[in-house]
Amino acid sequence: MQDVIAVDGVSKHFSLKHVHSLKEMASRAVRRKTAPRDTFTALSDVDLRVTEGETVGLLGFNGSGKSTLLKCISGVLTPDEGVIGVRGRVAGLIEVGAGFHPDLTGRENVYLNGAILGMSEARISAAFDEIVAFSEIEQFIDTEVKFYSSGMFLRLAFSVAVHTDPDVFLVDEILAVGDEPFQKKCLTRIKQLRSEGRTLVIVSHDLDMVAKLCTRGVLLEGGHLVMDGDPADVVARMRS
Ligand SMILES: Nc1ncnc2c1ncn2[C@@H]1O[C@H](COP(=O)(O)OP(=O)(O)OP(=O)(O)O)[C@@H](O)[C@H]1O
Repeated sequence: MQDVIAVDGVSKHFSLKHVHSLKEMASRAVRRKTAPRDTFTALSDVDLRVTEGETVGLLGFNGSGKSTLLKCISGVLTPDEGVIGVRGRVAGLIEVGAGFHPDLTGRENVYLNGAILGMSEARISAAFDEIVAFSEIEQFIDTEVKFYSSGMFLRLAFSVAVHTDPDVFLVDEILAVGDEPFQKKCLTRIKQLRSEGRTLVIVSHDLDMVAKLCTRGVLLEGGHLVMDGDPADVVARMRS
């Protein structure tokens, strides 16, 4: 089996902004000094290899760097140090509403989002009815998505993403905004992708779900990868 995701020595830093008073800003301007900026390291020298067909659960407490790592793998963020290689078609469900234009209708956004994820217009048209049926928002498909609830966004985004036939599927916590029946439907679809041998990386705080669904658990703490192994062991460490 070959590696489909290779993360080598990846670090990501963010600069933290501070609000300053007008007096401070004026004084700095007179002294021709720029405001000091703190940098924060969200990911620190992370190495991770994911093999074709693995279902990896990315775990960690709030702020440990899970979403940042997923965004780096999907290409939404660029690492400051290190390199990332991904083989095959990648579909990511990372932020609700990302890749959607608020002023366009659901229908138009299916085409926009499908194109962003690499589908041709003909393929989107062929899959359109199935995409809408899976999302169960037929009634609102010609409504501008700025009027959608976060659950409706998720429904359409998940549906488009799974219909792109991805080799690598990245899913962040966003499933949490779906109602229970839709979450179950998404999980069934995720299991189907897994049984087809697709590679999955899932970020979730639902530890029981991760322990059941994933073949491997990876734990981040303060931007460091601190454990990589059996998901049940990683979950046990988080709970200890
Ligand atoms: N654009 C940004 N600018 C500044 N700091 C950021 C930015 N994006 C993320 N961070 C910081 O990086 C750290 C890691 O964030 P990240 O979203 O990756 O954590 P997470 O493990 O996914 O957390 P959660 O479980 O709460 O979703 C956090 O402290 C966050 O505030």
